[in-house]
Amino acid sequence: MFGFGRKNEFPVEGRVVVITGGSDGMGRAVAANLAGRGAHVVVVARRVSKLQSTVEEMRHKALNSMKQRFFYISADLTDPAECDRVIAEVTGWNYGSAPDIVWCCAGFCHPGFFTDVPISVQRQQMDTVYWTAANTAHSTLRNWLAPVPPSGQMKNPRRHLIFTCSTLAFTPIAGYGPYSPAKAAIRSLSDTLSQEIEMYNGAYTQRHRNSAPAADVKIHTIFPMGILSAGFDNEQKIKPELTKMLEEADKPQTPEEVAQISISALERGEYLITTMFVGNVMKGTALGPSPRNAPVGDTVLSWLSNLVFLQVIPDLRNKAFNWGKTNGLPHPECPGRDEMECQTPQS
Ligand SMILES: NC(=O)C1=CN([C@@H]2O[C@H](COP(=O)(O)OP(=O)(O)OC[C@H]3O[C@@H](n4cnc5c(N)ncnc54)[C@H](OP(=O)(O)O)[C@@H]3O)[C@@H](O)[C@H]2O)C=CC1
Ligand SMILES: CCCCCCCCCCCCCCCC(=O)[C@@H](N)CO
Repeated sequence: MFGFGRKNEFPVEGRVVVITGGSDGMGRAVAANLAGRGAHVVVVARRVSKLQSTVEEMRHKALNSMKQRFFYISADLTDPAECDRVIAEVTGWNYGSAPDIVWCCAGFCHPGFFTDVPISVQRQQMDTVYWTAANTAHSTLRNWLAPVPPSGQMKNPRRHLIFTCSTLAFTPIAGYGPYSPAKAAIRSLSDTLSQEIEMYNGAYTQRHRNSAPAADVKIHTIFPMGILSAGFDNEQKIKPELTKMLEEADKPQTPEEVAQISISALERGEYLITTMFVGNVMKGTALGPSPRNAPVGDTVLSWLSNLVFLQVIPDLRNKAFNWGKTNGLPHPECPGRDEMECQTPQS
């Protein structure tokens, strides 16, 4: 699964995993997959009915239903106090121990052209996409990185914090202005944390001598392409036709495929994780200063991707230009008005 003779860098059996947005789409598929690998799983989202049906599904798919425990917490993670409550409740449920793995999947996309979408909705996108992830990371890391004196240290395996981003953090597509910036911000946070965490991991090696965190921590970020989820169905209803055309190269994957591919990459110990070939090319052109999974492979990928994108970026811009030339403005009856005020159907 993770390569012949190689160590599994992401063992989950018997470990406690928290999945935000775990009641639907990719998060739910991750929950079911990890239940099948023997993890104890807590799913977090707002709607209770979906959380309850996810817990039922995990019970059915559990590797060892006698031993494994499942739990849900209803919370709106745009509120940082709610994230603190989630980590505290999970710790209580787990007999006083913090979770081992926290995977941020919460979020949804509201597509539309920048000037068409009310600025309040764009702020909401930042709240649901960026802040649910940043709040969860903040509560989790404050707990994980709290100093424990040498006498209080116990043997804890490595912990993992996982963000779910989008390949739109690597490549701009017209019509994703309310959403892509929030995902790009998650990527930037992930890169920053992947460096900052090294200080704590360094201190952890001296835990027999000085106060140190209770475990070594690793950060990862997943960059899916389209995912065939309820959230995707909703965004398709309001997505501009131009956006649909520009993302034609994307063949959306099922949540189960995305979960399986992501978990296999975590088992190989990867940091920035893509789920298919086109996504990998998009990553290659935007690798910048992010840590590499494989120095040689990623460098060659970035050279080839940069050649491919010499053609792709002008092509995307030309398509947008020609769309306007052929079809005119999306809302010619009320230019400059937002979609809430102007319900004119698009041509
Ligand atoms: N679908 C796609 O094409 C792509 C999606 N992604 C990203 O992957 C992740 C999963 O997407 P997808 O599978 O479509 O998800 P879905 O839209 O199917 O599910 C979203 C989940 O997030 C929860 N959620 C939303 N807002 C909040 C909140 N404020 N607090 C707590 N939970 C919340 C929802 O539950 P509830 O509403 O009950 O709170 C639900 O469990 C997201 O981060 C998304 O941005 C990335 C690339 C492509
Ligand atoms: C060979 C290389 C060619 C590269 C061409 C570039 C094609 C762009 C495809 C854009 C795909 C966007 C996927 C993410 C969607 C997403 O995050 C939203 N659906 C959110 O829900």
